[in-house]
Amino acid sequence: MCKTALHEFLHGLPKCEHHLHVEGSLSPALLFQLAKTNKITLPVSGDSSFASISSLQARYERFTSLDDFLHYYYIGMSVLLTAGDFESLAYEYFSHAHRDGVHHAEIFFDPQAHTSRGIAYTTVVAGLSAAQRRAEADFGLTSKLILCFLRHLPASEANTTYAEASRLGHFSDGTVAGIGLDSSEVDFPPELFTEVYTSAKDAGIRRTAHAGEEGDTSYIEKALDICNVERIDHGIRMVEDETLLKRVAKNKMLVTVCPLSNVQLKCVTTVAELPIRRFLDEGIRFSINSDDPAYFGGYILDNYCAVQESFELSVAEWKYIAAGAIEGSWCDQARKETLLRKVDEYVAKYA
Ligand SMILES: Nc1ncnc2[nH]cnc12
Ligand SMILES: [Zn+2]
Repeated sequence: MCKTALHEFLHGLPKCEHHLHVEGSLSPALLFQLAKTNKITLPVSGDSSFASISSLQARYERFTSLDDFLHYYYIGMSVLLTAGDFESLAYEYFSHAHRDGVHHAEIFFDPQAHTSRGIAYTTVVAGLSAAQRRAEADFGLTSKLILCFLRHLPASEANTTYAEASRLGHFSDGTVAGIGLDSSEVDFPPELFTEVYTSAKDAGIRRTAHAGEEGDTSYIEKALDICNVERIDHGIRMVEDETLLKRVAKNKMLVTVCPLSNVQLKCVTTVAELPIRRFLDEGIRFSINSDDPAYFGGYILDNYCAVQESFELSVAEWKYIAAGAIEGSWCDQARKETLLRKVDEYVAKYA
């Protein structure tokens, strides 16, 4: 198949996205619009990046590390105030994901980044849930929310956020599907959050964590051994430890890879450096995701195409990736079977 035909194939291939920070889908256009509506003054002194949409976009092309990006990410989300703002944000993401061929999305949100600014947890969740309902009604796109704890903040604050979501019944009624761990990785290892992860495990709540993005393999090991995660976000550094790689493959644990993010944040120099071929050879189950698409120059389809350009995968290998992404999702079995059937029918047309 020629390059154009393969991109067309990737466009129509039924996709699941599992690694998407909804706050990272805040486009510069929506950021400036909400800043104006909500009368938020963006910090222009000392950093002219916020002077205009184009200067901000230009700055996004020069991130030097995860922390350099996070600086802009946290300022950006300060324009989100009302449930309507969160709904607009998430609906804009779902619309783009639908256009890219996403059928099921499991999206991260960072409640502490909002409650610390005086925005109620319930405001955030009300807006995101409304967008989820609209996306399912309008596009048939199903979705889940994953509540992330910010690892640069004290673990006691993660416990407080977890307690609020639990008290509201958000884990038991399905409003929130699971927990995650994000923000600055190095110096904030997963074991700092043992207490909240143990409570979640005891309560039967799904668990994932960012590990092995900038941090070494010990972050992945600790996430597995101490936090009992069922999924690993990024995890690209697991190839540095053969035993770990085999363990993740054997347990059919989903690894959520984010190619363009890893390049933009200088975790790798090029997409070709990512362990995609190694993951396929070892039988690792993984999905391909956009992480923070408004900041990293591409949504999910751009990430699929970037992988294709570097690795020239076959239709059979893409079918393996699409099926693995469905099997590693946290939706119910009936939904998984529907999606697996869609992949089978779609790929059959290209056989
Ligand atoms: N790539 C990433 N790593 C850690 N925390 C994040 N928050 C948003 N994007 C992130
Ligand atoms: Zn991430």
